[in-house]
Amino acid sequence: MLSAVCVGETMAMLTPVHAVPLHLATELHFGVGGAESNVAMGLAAMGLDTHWVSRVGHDGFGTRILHELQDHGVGVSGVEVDQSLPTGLYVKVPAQESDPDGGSSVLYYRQGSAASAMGRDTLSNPAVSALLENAALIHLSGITAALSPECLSLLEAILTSPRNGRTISFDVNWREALWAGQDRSVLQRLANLADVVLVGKDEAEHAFGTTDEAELRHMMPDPKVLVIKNEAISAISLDRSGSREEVPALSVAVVEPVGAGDSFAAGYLSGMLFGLGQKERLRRGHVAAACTLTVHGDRGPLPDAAELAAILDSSDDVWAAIHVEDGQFNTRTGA
Ligand SMILES: Nc1ncnc2c1ncn2[C@@H]1O[C@H](COP(=O)(O)OP(=O)(O)O)[C@@H](O)[C@H]1O
Ligand SMILES: O=C(O)C(=O)C[C@H](O)[C@H](O)COP(=O)(O)O
Repeated sequence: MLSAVCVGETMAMLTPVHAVPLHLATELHFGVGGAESNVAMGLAAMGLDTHWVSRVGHDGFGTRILHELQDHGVGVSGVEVDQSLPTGLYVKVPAQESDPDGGSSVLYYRQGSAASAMGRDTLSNPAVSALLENAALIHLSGITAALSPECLSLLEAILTSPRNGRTISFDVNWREALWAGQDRSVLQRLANLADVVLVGKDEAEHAFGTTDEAELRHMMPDPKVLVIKNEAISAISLDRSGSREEVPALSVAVVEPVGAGDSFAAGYLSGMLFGLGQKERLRRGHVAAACTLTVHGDRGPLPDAAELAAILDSSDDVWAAIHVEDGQFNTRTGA
């Protein structure tokens, strides 16, 4: 079976149970959060043999993360348990009435974490090198580049390795808080070493200074495919051969946006591994993202196989009439 390997940090995630200022919170929900492991769980849910390469601390947070990944069918033989450094942690602070933008924010406690100490030496772990060698897809993200110089050199080593039939995907995953005072131009260099690049329009503005499709392609000429996501509007794939595909996003009653980008990546990349065309890949991305948008938390369950196939095979008119609410895909009347 085709296998996928996702590489990156996953943290313990604490979220105040009630939307109050953090210092007034009395209960915190304990979950798990990490972009690349979200993609790994998404790919496993699509039926692919999937593995996660990372490092966690020898602590309860690390154990919880390993269990979560295993429970979702993701292999963890490529995860090292660091005996001295801790598992990274982050706190999701909900939107406050006092915040004029109404947005939620994130506090990271990941500097000096076990995963941020990953580097080129991670590749000399025989379990890791075997996984990467046998992978049809290796998925990376720009988050790793910002974690430490060692993590950046790990990305560079993977991205410059001979492909031998493998595809390397790179989600830009802009994280403002991680890039303060750092040279963001490395993201363009890394993206140009990848085969498939995914970026949101909002992220592109921060990472590359433009949201213009042609300018972005000009800045990233090397990847075979550049996928540009435009939230509720559409997602576009630009092939190096010059072909362009645009698929409108689904109508979704959004509960919480976190994790939608990772789910989109899992949907798109699963379609690629199944040998589907660009339109089908983009549709899979939208469907997986919609499932996550309608739940709290980083991932929502997919429809069963028969319903998924019907949604993916629907005509453009039916696709345009689909509305997703509470994880249910309904076709609005009139289509
Ligand atoms: N409001 C929305 N309505 C419908 N789909 C959405 C909406 N927001 C996001 N999506 C879906 O989620 C995908 C990823 O969105 P994006 O904003 O790029 O995520 P992230 O910022 O988490 O990376 C989009 O391509 C689309 O499929
Ligand atoms: O911020 C980080 O470093 C994380 O990895 C934690 C988050 O759970 C995912 O990144 C969600 O990602 P989106 O799909 O882009 O919403």
